[in-house]
Amino acid sequence: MTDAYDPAREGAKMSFAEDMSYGDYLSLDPILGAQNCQSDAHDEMLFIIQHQTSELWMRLALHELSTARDLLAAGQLSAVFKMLTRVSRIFDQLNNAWDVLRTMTPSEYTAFRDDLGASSGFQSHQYRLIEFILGNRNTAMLKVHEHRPELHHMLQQELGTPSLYHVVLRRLASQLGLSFPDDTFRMDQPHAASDLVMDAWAQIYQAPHDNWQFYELAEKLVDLEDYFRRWRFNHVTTVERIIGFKEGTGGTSGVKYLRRMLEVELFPELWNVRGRL
Ligand code: HEM
Ligand SMILES: N[C@@H](CC(=O)c1ccccc1NC=O)C(=O)O
Repeated sequence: MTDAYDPAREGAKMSFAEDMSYGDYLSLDPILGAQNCQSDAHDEMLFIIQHQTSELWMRLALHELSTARDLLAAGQLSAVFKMLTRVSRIFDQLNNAWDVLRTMTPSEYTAFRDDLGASSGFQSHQYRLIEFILGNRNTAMLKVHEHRPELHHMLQQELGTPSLYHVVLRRLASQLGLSFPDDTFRMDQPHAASDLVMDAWAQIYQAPHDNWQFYELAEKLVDLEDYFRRWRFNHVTTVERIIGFKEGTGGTSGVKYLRRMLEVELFPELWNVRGRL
């Protein structure tokens, strides 16, 4: 008689022939069967899993951002704060994940880089959707998705919807009894900094207690952009460390292109207003 622990004796359910198990619920078979390495290189598994997990976190970020936008339009700010905080935490998670990928050296990456063909993160439709929902909109980015009509359609639909920041600005204007001109809300290009919008944020920051929820909302957005910028910075630094200034597999200039993307400002007035306070 062994005294090894027997979970069945304590009532743990041990048979799942008829019931939904852990793996069933989480669809682990398709997920854990989807690491389709193109080479025999040891590090390709790391590369694939790093991207797949990033895409899963991006999926959650999109889920939170689109609900946050709906709730914002309905004026439910407290729930929006929770969701925006969660998205910042997701970016923090993605930022920390670079430490795992950074263990791959140029020699190890070179062993399978050619097998990636022309594929590149540049073609991540979820990353593009996050950018679009936050307001960094560029119609030129749609073309690489033409071969996948359902993804192309999703991106196009997003471009036809006001961005999260647009919805924030609509509420801000109504809170302060202002009206921003129509060209503040261009849906098919990046949001351009506006003095009127900066004046409105200045009002909020100069007297936080008068409109505390908008003050809190502004800081949640700054937080989110701060984490997003760190993601871009970690990406470009990792890329330089691994491929230097080589052209990207996606056909861009690589690090040069990614450095240019560091200049993107999602909520420019929220950064500009700081110099006015
Ligand atoms: C060895 C690691 C990596 C290298 C060498 C690398 C390299 C590059 C390069 C050169 C580009 C520019 C586009 C091109 O011409 O290919 C790019 C874009 C991109 N990469 Fe990576 N990358 C790496 C890891 C990652 C990871 C882990 C993610 C996470 C999902 C990612 C997501 C993206 C995205 C979203 C873009 C588009 C950025 C934009 O358009 O602003 N990359 N990457
Ligand atoms: N653009 C990268 C390749 C790359 O990183 C990549 C390739 C396929 C799927 C995701 C990727 N990640 C980010 O771009 C390169 O030029 O080496």
